[in-house]
Amino acid sequence: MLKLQGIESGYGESAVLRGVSMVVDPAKVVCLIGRNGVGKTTLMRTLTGQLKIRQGRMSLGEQEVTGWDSVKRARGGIGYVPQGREIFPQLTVKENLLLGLEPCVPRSKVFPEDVLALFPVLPQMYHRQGGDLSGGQQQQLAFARALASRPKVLLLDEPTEGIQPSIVEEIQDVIRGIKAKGETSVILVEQSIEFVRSVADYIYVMDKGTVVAEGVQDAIDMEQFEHYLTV
Ligand SMILES: Nc1ncnc2c1ncn2[C@@H]1O[C@H](COP(=O)(O)OP(=O)(O)OP(=O)(O)O)[C@@H](O)[C@H]1O
Repeated sequence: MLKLQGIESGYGESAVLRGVSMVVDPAKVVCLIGRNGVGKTTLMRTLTGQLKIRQGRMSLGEQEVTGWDSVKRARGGIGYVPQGREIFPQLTVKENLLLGLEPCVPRSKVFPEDVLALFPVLPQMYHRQGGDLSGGQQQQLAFARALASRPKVLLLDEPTEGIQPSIVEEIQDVIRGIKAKGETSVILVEQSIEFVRSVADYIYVMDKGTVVAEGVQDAIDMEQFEHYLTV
């Protein structure tokens, strides 16, 4: 279980997160929604350790990880697919995948077959350059790379951004597949209410750097949540 208590962080003088508290249970899909600029990506970067926690506490299972840097957090079980995916365009699909093994403890050089099985399209493309893949294929590559080290929590920042609607369903299936394996919780930042509706177990709504609403998803809740997304 990932637990955040009163997290504050930001950039230089500017405070962005103002006391975020959240719980993510094992093997659940938790969606984070809110208007542009409310701090969702900042929260992702704070969870990975790219940004320091200035106040508050973060724990993963029984382990307090508040002071851990990004390398330690990755080894400890935080996987990340950033907005824009950050595939290395000049490296092959296989090389991109193997980079995902970096955080493995103990070290491994073999990509796990059961993780690859979630992405049947990838083995056919091993020798193509990452930059030659479509947006949807790159997204699958980024997911697979982040899952290589079997993270306890996978952070996905707007995975459907710039993806054709026909491919969005494939991404939903992958998220369901991750959940079904039961090893990894997912925290998903997402703008599309439809997408959230299709995968979320639990929803947190952010506004102005803090959580303003939360709950299990059902039709009535979603109407309330949509209010926070309309400008
Ligand atoms: N590198 C940075 N340096 C300084 N301020 C930043 C930086 N990145 C983001 N911010 C500011 O932090 C605030 C929160 O931004 P953040 O990207 O976390 O929001 P968001 O909810 O993810 O929005 P979006 O949906 O547009 O990605 C904004 O006011 C933004 O201008």
